[in-house]
Amino acid sequence: MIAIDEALARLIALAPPIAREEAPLARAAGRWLADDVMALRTQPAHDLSAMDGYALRFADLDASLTVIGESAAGRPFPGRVEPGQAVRIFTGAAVPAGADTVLVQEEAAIDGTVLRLAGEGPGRAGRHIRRAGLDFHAGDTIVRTGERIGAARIGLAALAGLATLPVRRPVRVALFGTGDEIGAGPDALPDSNTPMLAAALRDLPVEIVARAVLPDDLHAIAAALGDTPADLIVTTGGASVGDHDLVRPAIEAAGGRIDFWKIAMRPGKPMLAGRIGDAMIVGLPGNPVAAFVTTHRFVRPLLAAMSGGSLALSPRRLPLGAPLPANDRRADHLRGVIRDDRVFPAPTQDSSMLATLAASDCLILRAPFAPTAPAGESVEILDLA
Ligand SMILES: Nc1nc2c(c(=O)[nH]1)N[C@H]1C(S)=C(S)[C@@H](COP(=O)(O)OP(=O)(O)OC[C@H]3O[C@@H](n4cnc5c(N)ncnc54)[C@H](O)[C@@H]3O)O[C@H]1N2
Ligand code: MOO
Repeated sequence: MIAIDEALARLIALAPPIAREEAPLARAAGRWLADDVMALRTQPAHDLSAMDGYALRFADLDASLTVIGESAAGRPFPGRVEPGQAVRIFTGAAVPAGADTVLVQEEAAIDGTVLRLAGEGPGRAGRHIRRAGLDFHAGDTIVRTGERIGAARIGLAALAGLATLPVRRPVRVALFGTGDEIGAGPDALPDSNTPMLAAALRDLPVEIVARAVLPDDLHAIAAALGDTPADLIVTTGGASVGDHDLVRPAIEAAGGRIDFWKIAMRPGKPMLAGRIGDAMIVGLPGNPVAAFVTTHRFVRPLLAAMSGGSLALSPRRLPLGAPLPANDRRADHLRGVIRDDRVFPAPTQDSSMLATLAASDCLILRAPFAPTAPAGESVEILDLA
């Protein structure tokens, strides 16, 4: 059995390279940048008013001014503001030449074209003006390699004049359940693992190229693993030591190789990983909770790394609501419920129990050989969304 950190490092080392592409902004969200990106324009492109009011010279504030025209967003005033003059201006409009300050309209008294200060005034020259380049300049690096593309970065890229962003292409993922017991008949066990895994990967840049349940048949599994054009093949079940646990021999029968088998964790111990041709394969245990936990600890971070980014777990600490026994050599992931800022381990931790998992708020992380923990002791948890 290898440790969790070593397993993740070996998975990432096994991953095939994923090619780059330029993704239109509408398809870039949720992906990671494959390169630094520079702004193609300066924002704002000109000095703009931040308020509705009057553009004028600060030195003229106490005088009676003549309003000589208007500057609206997209329709700038073409002339120049000379001493004794002002221009009606609106939010987002270019500040006309000659003006250095905007007086908000709430502090202006206007009579025809005659303007007077009717309040405290802007206080200093330059007030209520957004300078050209306040946000960024053309040529500035606005987003960097490895950063994840969220809504704000999509907006920023659009504002910076970009129509596409450099990313890795989506990772082609094949999901295979295994087991003769799984199917659709009245006596069959419904497949919970492939729909659960597909849902767990929904926010990642993946293309599910195959999803099926394979029988406990060496040749059928080997054929599916060898024939599927994927970057990552994820199987569930058939990873343990029973006579019908055929994923390891099937990888070898398909000409692949196993890199590791068995991780010092619970649930999830029998997980394995290897390569078949250009694809990598991760064999998750069949027990549904084991498949869920290994997906979150390994498959999601692996896919992030293949996509040019990273997905770190964000554990936090809470006091236990009930005591826990000492742990053995496997890092444990106990299903828990949070009440009144305390975490209560579920009374039964069997890795087949999806109702318990679905009712849980978090996984309680127990290090190998963690000693007995009394109620009130602080433990590390991973929140479940
Ligand atoms: N002698 C030993 N037996 C077992 C060991 C061991 O070390 N020595 N490890 C146990 C652990 S830990 C786990 S986890 C399981 C995992 O075994 P497999 O990966 O071979 O999984 P299966 O035997 O195929 O299935 C386990 C369980 O899960 C159900 N299952 C499988 N696939 C699905 C699916 N797609 N949807 C719903 N349910 C599924 C399956 O029917 C079994 O009940 O091995 C222990 N045994
Ligand atoms: O991975 Mo198994 O679920 O530890 O029981």
